Amino acid sequence: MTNHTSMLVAPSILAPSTVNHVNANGAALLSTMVVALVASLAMGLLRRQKVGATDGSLASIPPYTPITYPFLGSLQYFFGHWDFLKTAAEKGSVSFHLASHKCIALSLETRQAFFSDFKTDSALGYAIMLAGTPNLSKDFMKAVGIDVTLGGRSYKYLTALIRKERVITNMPILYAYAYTQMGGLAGTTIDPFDTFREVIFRLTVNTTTSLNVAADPDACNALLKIFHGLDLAATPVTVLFPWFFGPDRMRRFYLMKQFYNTIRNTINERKLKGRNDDDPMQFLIDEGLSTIEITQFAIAVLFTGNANTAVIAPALVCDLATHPSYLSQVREEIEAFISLFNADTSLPLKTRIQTIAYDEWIRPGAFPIMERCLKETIRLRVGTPLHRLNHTDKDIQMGSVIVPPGTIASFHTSFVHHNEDIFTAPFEWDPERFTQGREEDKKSPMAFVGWGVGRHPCLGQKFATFETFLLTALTVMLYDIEVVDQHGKGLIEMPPVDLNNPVVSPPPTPVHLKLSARA
Ligand code: HEM
Repeated sequence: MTNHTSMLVAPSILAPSTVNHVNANGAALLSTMVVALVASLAMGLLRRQKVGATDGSLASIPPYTPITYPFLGSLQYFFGHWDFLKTAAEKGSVSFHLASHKCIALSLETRQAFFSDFKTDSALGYAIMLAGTPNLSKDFMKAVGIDVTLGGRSYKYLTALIRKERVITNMPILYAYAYTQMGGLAGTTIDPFDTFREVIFRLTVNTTTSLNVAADPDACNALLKIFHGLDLAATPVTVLFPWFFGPDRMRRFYLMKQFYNTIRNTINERKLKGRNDDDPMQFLIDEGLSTIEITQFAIAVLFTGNANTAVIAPALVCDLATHPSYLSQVREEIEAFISLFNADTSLPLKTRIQTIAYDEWIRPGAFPIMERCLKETIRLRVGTPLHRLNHTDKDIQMGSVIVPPGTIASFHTSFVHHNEDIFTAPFEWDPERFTQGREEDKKSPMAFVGWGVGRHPCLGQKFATFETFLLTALTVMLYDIEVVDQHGKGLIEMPPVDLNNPVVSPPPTPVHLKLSARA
């Protein structure tokens, strides 16, 4: 699926690179700053610079960034998330705006307060910054069909659906889907970011949405296409002007309706044919959710459940393929693991793995080497902004920063993950950095935030780990693998990671995997 950045239109008049803009001098910059200052005053962003915090310290609304355009605000954000947030918040947190959205770019020092905060809303922060969901009022959101109260309840349902006891009962189906996709590929060259996305999506649909939809590959691919369309229609315009019912928003409405129709038809079919108690959809129906609520839940969960895993799992395989010594160590580790359950190597892999229980895959220490390889792939590749919305009517304090009502606070994970004061050679893939003696992630608090920390840890970590280890095992045990470019030319290293995307994204240049039968 395309990442958001690839579909951004970058009008050259409005969007010089951030660096150029920061270095610009003279009248243009001065006038920009003056107008921005006036605009920000008008928006009330600078309404109180210093307020007394409950702990006696002085907390304040951060100063307004000079990296901005009149009225529209810091459009530079859209053309390079890290370039903008890093430059803007390098010396301390700053305020900025994106049309009517009030925002704060948080600096490295504010991260503990950001991750520990429980008063702001993360789901709404993402909804606004990624998809252009209106942040006007709760009533308005309800009017356009977004029930803000489902946010909190969704986590309860998701947690129930991916709990161990439930997933265990589904293992034969999950194995079958994974094997159907990954088997029989010897002699082919695949785009792993497409192939893995399809299978991960199917596993997620099966586990969180509906067994019937997952059983039908065409229905699954149709839903995946809707997500792709939603992704393409989430443009800076939909973020900046959520009230503008332009072509992109119309398209998003149309796609949501299509998604809704699929869910409604599945529910109606079920009513005709009788109930299926083991199904996630039946679980949601029994919990009293309406068709529209199930649709909202499914869209949110399929997005969250797929977005990161569908990039991280194939990236791990590519990172292993470009580091042959790790690839062979991980192969040995997987072989030893499988042999614990079925040591007969003459049997097909499919048969050998199918008795392995879910919790064995996620048992801490089951794959010491693969675990640190995964952690390193996540550290290197999760370089994106995280968001929180103050959806209350009171100021919220994050350390020395005051986040006023209606303001979105964003922290970019690269402040820690790609910080050379914390991680040696941060752009190199080096799983040894986590081993005893080095333990670079323990050098400073909240240095590794790849699974979330504090108040918002990832709810899907175990399920995502299972999916990633299963697909990695199938790929590296069935095939000899080589990373190649789109022309089939071997690559000895992965393209540099692009930190300017709004979400975790595939590499900026195409990467393929050449698969041959293992000797
Ligand atoms: C390799 C795959 C994954 C990675 C790297 C990952 C990473 C993260 C991170 C960094 C956060 C914290 C975000 C923040 O602080 O704003 C998070 C939160 C979350 N993740 Fe994951 N995630 C992955 C897979 C999944 C899956 C498969 C699911 C669900 C099936 C899931 C569900 C969630 C949810 C619901 C939250 C929000 C928790 C909250 O706000 O309290 N994630 N994840």
